[in-house]
Amino acid sequence: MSFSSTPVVSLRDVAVFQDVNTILSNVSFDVEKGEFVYLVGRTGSGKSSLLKTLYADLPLLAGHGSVADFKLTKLPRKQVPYLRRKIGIIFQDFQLLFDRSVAENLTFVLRATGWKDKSKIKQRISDVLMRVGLDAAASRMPHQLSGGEQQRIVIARALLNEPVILFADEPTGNLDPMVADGIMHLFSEINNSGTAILMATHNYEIINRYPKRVLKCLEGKVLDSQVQEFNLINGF
Ligand SMILES: Nc1ncnc2c1ncn2[C@@H]1O[C@H](COP(=O)(O)OP(=O)(O)OP(=O)(O)O)[C@@H](O)[C@H]1O
Repeated sequence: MSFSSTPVVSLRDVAVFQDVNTILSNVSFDVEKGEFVYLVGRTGSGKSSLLKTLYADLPLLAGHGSVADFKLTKLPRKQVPYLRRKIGIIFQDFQLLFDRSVAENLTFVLRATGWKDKSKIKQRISDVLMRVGLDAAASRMPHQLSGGEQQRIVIARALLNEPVILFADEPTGNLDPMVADGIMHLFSEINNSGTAILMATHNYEIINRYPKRVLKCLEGKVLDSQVQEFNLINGF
C-alpha cells in the first residue's frame, strides 16, 4: 500500500504517564491515512494508556505527537472536542445511554457536535445504521439488542462525523467468536473505504485471520512489526 499525505497519527519520543508513573517511553510511530494497525501487549502493558493519550484523555507531557492534524503537546482543553470530532472511539464496554433509543443515542452525539438540521440528522443516522447493517434498529432500546448489535451501534456512533481514524480498545473482548468475526468484517469494510483503524486486542486468532501491522507494548516500549527487530523478538 502506498500513502502520500501526512500521517493521521505521528508520535516522536513520546512518554505515556498514569499519574507520576511512566508507562511507556521513547514511543515513535506513524499511522498513515487508511492504515489498519493492531496494538497488542499483556494486560497492564499500556495499550489503553497509549490510546487515551492519542484521543487526549491523558495529556501528552513528553515528546511530540499529532492526531488528525491536532498537535497533542499542550493541546488546550477547549480544543479536545474538535479533535474528538475527527476521530472515532470504541470501547469494550459499550457505553450506550440505556434510557434512550438507538436514534436518540446517535442524535445526542450529533447535537453535541454541532448538528442542528433535523432532516440532516435523520439522514445521517439512517446512513450510519445502514453502514453497520442495523438500519431497522433506530427505534429500539439498547437492552433490546444483543451484545454484537450494541457494539455495531457503538461503531455507528463512532462513524457519525466521518472520522479519519477509529481508536478501538478491545472491541471484540466481550463477544463470542462468530459475533467478533462479524465485527472484524465490519471494521475491514470501514477500513477499505479509507478510515484508518488502531485497534487494541488480546485476540491473536483475529490477528491471524485478518493480518495487519502490529504494534506491541512490551516492557515500557512499543515495538513495531514493520521494524525487523520486532520479528526477531516476537517470532512474527
Ligand atoms: N487511572 C489510572 N491511574 C493510575 N494508574 C493506572 C490507571 N489506569 C491504568 N493504570 C496503570 O497503568 C498501567 C497500564 O495500564 P493500561 O490499562 O494502559 O494497560 P493495558 O495494556 O490496556 O491493559 P489491559 O489489556 O488489561 O486493558 C498499569 O500498570 C495500570 O495499573
